[in-house]
Amino acid sequence: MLVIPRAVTYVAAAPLAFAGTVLAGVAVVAARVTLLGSLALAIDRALIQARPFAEVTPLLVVASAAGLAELGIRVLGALAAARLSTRVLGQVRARLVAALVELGPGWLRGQRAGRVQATVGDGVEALQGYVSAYLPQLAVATIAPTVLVLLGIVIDPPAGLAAGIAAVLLPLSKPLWTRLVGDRSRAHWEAYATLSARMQEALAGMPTLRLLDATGDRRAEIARDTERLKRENRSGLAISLIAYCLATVAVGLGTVVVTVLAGLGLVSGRIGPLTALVLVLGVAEVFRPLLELESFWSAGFRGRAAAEAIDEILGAPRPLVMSAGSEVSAGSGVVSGGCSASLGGPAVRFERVSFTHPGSAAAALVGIDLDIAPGETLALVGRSGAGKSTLVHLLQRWYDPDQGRVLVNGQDIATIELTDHRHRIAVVSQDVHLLGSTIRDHLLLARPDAEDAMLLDVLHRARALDVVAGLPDGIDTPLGERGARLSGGERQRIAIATAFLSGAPLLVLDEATSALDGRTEAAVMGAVADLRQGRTTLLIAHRLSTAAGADRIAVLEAGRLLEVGTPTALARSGGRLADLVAAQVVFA
Ligand SMILES: Nc1ncnc2c1ncn2[C@@H]1O[C@H](COP(=O)(O)OP(=O)(O)OP(=O)(O)O)[C@@H](O)[C@H]1O
Repeated sequence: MLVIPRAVTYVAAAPLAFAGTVLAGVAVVAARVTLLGSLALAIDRALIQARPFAEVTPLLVVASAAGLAELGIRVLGALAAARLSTRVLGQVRARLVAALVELGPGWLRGQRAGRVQATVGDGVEALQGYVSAYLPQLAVATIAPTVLVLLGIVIDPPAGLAAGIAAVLLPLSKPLWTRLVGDRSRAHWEAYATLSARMQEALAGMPTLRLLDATGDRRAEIARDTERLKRENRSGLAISLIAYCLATVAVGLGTVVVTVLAGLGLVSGRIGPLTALVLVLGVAEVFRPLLELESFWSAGFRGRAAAEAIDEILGAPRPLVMSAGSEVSAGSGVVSGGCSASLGGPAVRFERVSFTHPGSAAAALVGIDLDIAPGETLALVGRSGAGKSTLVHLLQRWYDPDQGRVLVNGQDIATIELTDHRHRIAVVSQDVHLLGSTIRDHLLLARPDAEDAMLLDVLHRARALDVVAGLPDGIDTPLGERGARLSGGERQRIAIATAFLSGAPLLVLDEATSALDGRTEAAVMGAVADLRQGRTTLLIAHRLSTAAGADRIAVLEAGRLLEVGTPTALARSGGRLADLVAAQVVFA
């Protein structure tokens, strides 16, 4: 059986629809048994007992009504199944989104993005046939044959037992089969998800591939992945065919044995003609649900593998542990709800903070002790991999420190309600992704009730009015995937406008490493300088000029804090900062 434990929790999302689908399946069997039973009685009365036609007619009416009822029940069953899959898929999608939000960008960074997308997209779709066809039919194929075999045993024990043995032969052969099928369905999904991830990476990285002249290599890899998927498809098809053949042989043998036993019973006088007829006609109904289950095998095969991939995301250990005492912070400048930050911004303190990324051997941060005063701008500098991003990710609470605490206005951020905490941080990073299809959509994420005048005001303060003016429909111009229609400098200014609009008093600035043209550079720098006013700012600096404009600089190396001080003091001290500048490894 292609069942995994999590599948039970999926159908629990729509218990009534699941029960309705199963009930409809069982009712179809009942309708068919009624039809065949009435026909057997009609044949017995008309041909064997030679009763008048009037005595046969009601039985034919019952048989016809049962046939019509079967049609109606099938329609109702299909409606229940559609409802079941809509509810389950909707809920699984919602749970996946919630899980991905909880797992956070830190977890996503360690994953292959294309695989996660394949699971969230096609994986969820693959569940459709699994939950709405395979799982309900599995229940029907358990309930209906059991009841019919018991009835058969009551009617004629030898024939009933023979049908029962044939019906259980199939499931009995399953344990070994299930393992084989389980392995193959996993391998099939692996092949599919790898190909899907590779295709998405190739599309996303097309400019780099062309630049490196590596499109040929990537094509060869994709051809190899396609071949592997084809092999897995073939082996899945072979298993499916073998399963169907085995089922058909078991059913055929069972039918022959029951028919022979009914014939022998009739000849020996053990049973009458009516019982023999009922047995011969009814035996097909014992096996029909089992054969229908086999016909949903493919849906089960794909759905089981997808369910396992979904399970991996839903069951992944969460990087954050929400403490029972998590609370909404009071009086600490939580989202001001306007366009201006609370005066001065909050104080930030890293207290003996150590952190190692999950799965990483080396610590990213070791014993960091760092205070940032309200309204201060602190620049973080250090070689690539020194731990600058990790430090700001801990402030944003992508992760909790392994040791130590991060405090905002004296309050451990682990005890603050996560959404409140994140609402008071604005991030302007070098790879800004514009969400939503237009600039307006993106801005409104920060403040859904903002009116046009407010939007124009923040765009003005972000030196972004000329960006909007250059677009055919202004802030309502479609921007393409992640704002691809805008240049890097334009996207940064939109991000600055968003930060103004959010009113968040804590600012994380990840300075762009790529150079902008002179005018854009000046516009971005001016907008950033305005944005920093009245906010506490943590700045990942890549340029001497930027770091020099901060109130203080903190130098990180291999996860340790080497020195902190004003730019002038550090430059004069001839310490690590001076070394890094001299070696030109910090600043591009
Ligand atoms: N998601 C992750 N999983 C495992 N290790 C990680 C992860 N993110 C960062 N690291 C490791 O943690 C260390 C610090 O990385 P971090 O990104 O904080 O450095 P950085 O100073 O910001 O570097 P850069 O300037 O290149 O962005 C590095 O050794 C890095 O390899």
